[in-house]
Amino acid sequence: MGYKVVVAGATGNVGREMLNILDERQFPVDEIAVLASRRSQGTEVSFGDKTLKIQDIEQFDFAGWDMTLFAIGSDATKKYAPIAAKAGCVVIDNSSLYRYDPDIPLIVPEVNPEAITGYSKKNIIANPNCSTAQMVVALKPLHERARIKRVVVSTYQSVSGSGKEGMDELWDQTKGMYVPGQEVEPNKFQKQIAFNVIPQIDVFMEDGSTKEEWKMVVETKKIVDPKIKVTATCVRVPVFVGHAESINIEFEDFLDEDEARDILREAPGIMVVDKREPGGYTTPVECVGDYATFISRIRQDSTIDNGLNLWCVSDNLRKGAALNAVQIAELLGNRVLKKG
Ligand SMILES: NC(=O)C1=CN([C@@H]2O[C@H](COP(=O)(O)OP(=O)(O)OC[C@H]3O[C@@H](n4cnc5c(N)ncnc54)[C@H](OP(=O)(O)O)[C@@H]3O)[C@@H](O)[C@H]2O)C=CC1
Ligand SMILES: N[C@@H](CC(=O)OP(=O)(O)O)C(=O)O
Repeated sequence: MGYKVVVAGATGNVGREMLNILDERQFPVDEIAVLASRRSQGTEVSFGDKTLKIQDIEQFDFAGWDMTLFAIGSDATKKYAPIAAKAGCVVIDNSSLYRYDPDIPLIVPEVNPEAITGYSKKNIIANPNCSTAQMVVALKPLHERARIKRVVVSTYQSVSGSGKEGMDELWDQTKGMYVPGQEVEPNKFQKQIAFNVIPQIDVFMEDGSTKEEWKMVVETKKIVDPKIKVTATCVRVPVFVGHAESINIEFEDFLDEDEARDILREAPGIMVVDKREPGGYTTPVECVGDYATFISRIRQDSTIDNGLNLWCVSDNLRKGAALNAVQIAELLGNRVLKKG
């Protein structure tokens, strides 16, 4: 016996990846429904070798469905997630709407699977921000060994983090650079994204940081340890898929780079690629379609007593969103609903 599963936002980048990953990982699905807005009603999406027809979320009755994976943005989530949760269908939400609610668990299964028990307070589970997800997979095993005091992270985030429109803007602007008369003005992004980098993701906060940076700080505390201090600079780069991060970590105890490499090699969800030779590291284009968080360039930071630097790359649509959501669904199934 399997589950009755709903995917909301199934026409989007994340929703389509959710369907691919549910199929790839042979999640025990008895029945599946795919939802999006009314404008997509009747359009078709693939699920393994099947073709499914999109239903209008507005008209959908969530009663009798076990779980629903949401990737429709915060505004639509605010409207529909409470309806699903109230109907007894557990919501696994990709938006930032519920992440900071103390009564809603925020889960990265490799890091804090035990938090799953908190789902029943509201029947909702939150999936973290894409940049947070890959970073905490790397931080957790190192924290267990040497206690992290402070993290300085700079991100290099692909345009797929801002949905289909972001990918189209990079594509069209890039083409427009070569075809006279086809220049494309910034629309989704604040400035030109083709052949450029933009140090702003999401809106500005009062202290001068952006909301994306704030999310990395607050979410790391909720998922790993409230004592960890994080300072982040989040940057959009002209890459289609795959987020990269340069991470500097200060520990309470000394941690040798070789031991850190060994710890990371053994840690769940991580692939270490760290050869000190040209090309002996992972770049975003190489992580696309993969489940792993890739760690490279592990080295001592000799400017402080207990410091390490590393380079972290992962597919933001997978570990940063759809894969993590499916892993949460697996956790919910294995530890709570126990039907599969
Ligand atoms: N965990 C994370 O870090 C990440 C989270 N996300 C979350 O997932 C969401 C979707 O991202 P992504 O797939 O990249 O975005 P896309 O723009 O590619 O897709 C958006 C999806 O949301 C649907 N949608 C939009 N508005 C509504 C509505 N009012 N009612 C029903 N469905 C609606 C769209 O349906 P239609 O085609 O009908 O318009 C489409 O399926 C993001 O907004 C974000 O909240 C995304 C990336 C990473
Ligand atoms: N903000 C991320 C993607 C995203 O949707 O994040 P969030 O779920 O925190 O809004 C990016 O642009 O790369």
